[in-house]
Amino acid sequence: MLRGTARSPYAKKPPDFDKLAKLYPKQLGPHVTEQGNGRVLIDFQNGDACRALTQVLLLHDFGIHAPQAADRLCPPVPNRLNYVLWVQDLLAASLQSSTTGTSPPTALCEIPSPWSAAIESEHRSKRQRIEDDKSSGQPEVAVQILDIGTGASGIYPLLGCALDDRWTFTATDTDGESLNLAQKIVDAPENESKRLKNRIRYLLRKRSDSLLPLDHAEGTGAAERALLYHATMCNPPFYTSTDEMKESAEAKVDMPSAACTGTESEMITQGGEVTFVTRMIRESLAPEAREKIVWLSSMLGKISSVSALVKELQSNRVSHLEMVVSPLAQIDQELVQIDNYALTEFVQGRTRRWAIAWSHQAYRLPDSVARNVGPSLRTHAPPSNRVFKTFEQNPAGHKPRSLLGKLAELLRGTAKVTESCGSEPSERSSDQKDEGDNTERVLLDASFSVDTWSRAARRARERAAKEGQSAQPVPTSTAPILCLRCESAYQGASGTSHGEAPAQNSSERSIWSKTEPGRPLQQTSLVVSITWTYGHSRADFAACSNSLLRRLETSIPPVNHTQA
Ligand SMILES: C[S@@+](CC[C@H](N)C(=O)[O-])C[C@H]1O[C@@H](n2cnc3c(N)ncnc32)[C@H](O)[C@@H]1O
Repeated sequence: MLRGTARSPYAKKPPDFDKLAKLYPKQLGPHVTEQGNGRVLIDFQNGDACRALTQVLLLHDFGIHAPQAADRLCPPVPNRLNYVLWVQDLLAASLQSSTTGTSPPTALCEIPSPWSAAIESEHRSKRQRIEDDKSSGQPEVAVQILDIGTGASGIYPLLGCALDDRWTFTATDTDGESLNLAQKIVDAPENESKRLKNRIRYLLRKRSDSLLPLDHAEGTGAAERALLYHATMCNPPFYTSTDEMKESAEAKVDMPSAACTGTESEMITQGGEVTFVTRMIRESLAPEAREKIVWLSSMLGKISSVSALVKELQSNRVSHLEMVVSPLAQIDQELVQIDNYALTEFVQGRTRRWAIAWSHQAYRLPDSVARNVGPSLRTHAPPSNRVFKTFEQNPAGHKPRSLLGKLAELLRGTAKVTESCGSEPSERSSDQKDEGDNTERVLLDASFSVDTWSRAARRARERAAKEGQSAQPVPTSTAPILCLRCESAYQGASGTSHGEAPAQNSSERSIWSKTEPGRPLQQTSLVVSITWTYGHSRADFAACSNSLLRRLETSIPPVNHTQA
């Protein structure tokens, strides 16, 4: 599965203005000009042209009729879509609630197939499946998203609902007129088939209200009551003042190529986007928010905001927990530091944006989702959630499956093991020729309900074995405290090719290797990687995964290099 923005239809090339102008001559025709070289361009400095393009893209690529108001911010579709796709990644990578106490964990929200011209028919068949589920009495899974500051187009609810039938939105704004305009789009008869009315709910907020409307929970099912939002989204006003906005426009730093059609309240907020998102971070420390929201996130318009907000996440904040101790009410204090966060960068043409997400829950993201930033932001990215070992040369003929088989043996009696995806071909670029078995990639999930990896736990097991006691069965029905995804693949098929960004602080060590660092690896080299998918303690992840890789290393006879 391609990650995030790679699934966008605009990832490789911008929209074809010539084709669109021919298909939608009334809307787009007046705004395109043909260059001498045959290229057709749109004047992004012209507000009418920007609005016409957004309207046409929403209709052509998402089937949504959404007239754009002249006196409100007009959202560029490719950029906003990038953010929605990243939120899809956050949810797809998060594993199902441990609150049910059961495993195996399954994806919270699988991503629909990659974008294609056939997306509409695919959605139709998915809608049919949902209808079938309903008639068979199975509950429809609703993914609940909160959009803070949705704007006059309600762009995230529109894109989110068009991309995934299960997504539903609560969307807030302080601008009543913007919400009226957004509601009109939802109510438009042309959009009836999208069922937007049942899935998008707009909430007018006062500036003094909290940004996270926790008191507006909807839903009657137990799952909905237990969880308020799977994810929150936001694109806050990013300027601190009109002067800053003017300076930025003059310097053409933040909006180099598009006409700025936003009102002051859309573009400016006291303290700028850092203050706005800091408010969200602090509100998210409330016990109810920590429990009932899986991922909180915000898009950012300034690169400098990224480091300021990471600092805010990492600083110890005091969360006030009101504990009623009869007969007196007592305020207890708890220090909270948010170590579970993700950064990404969206590049669309000449425009660059960033996004940050954080969670108080135990779902852990793959590096390709959490650490997807360029070198200038690497130091602010969260630590890697992946460790791996490379088994070079491999003349003994190990296969990914046999190495994972060894790992499964080592895990026996200590964790619940599920071969989650079986064997599947890894993603390869189309120019890679078929290398038969070399593309094999196997996965297994290990879910631990108790500490079985620490030295103390291992000693206790060894003592019991010496004394002839049979090992205590590992409880598998209780909530997991640590989940790992183990993967083995041939070097060319794993490493970076299935989407993992090269992990900066991964503990990578090559065993059996007599090669110089940096030397290209043989195609037959094998990689075993362990990715942290669930758990609150990074120390547990490090101790458990390193111990597993160490034990795997010693359980496999070293290679005789003379045979190679
Ligand atoms: C930059 S616009 C983003 C609009 C849209 N979400 C987008 O991405 O194009 C910021 C929005 O936040 C809204 N807003 C400002 N303060 C707010 C608050 N305290 N609560 C909710 N919305 C707020 C503004 O009215 C505006 O619509």
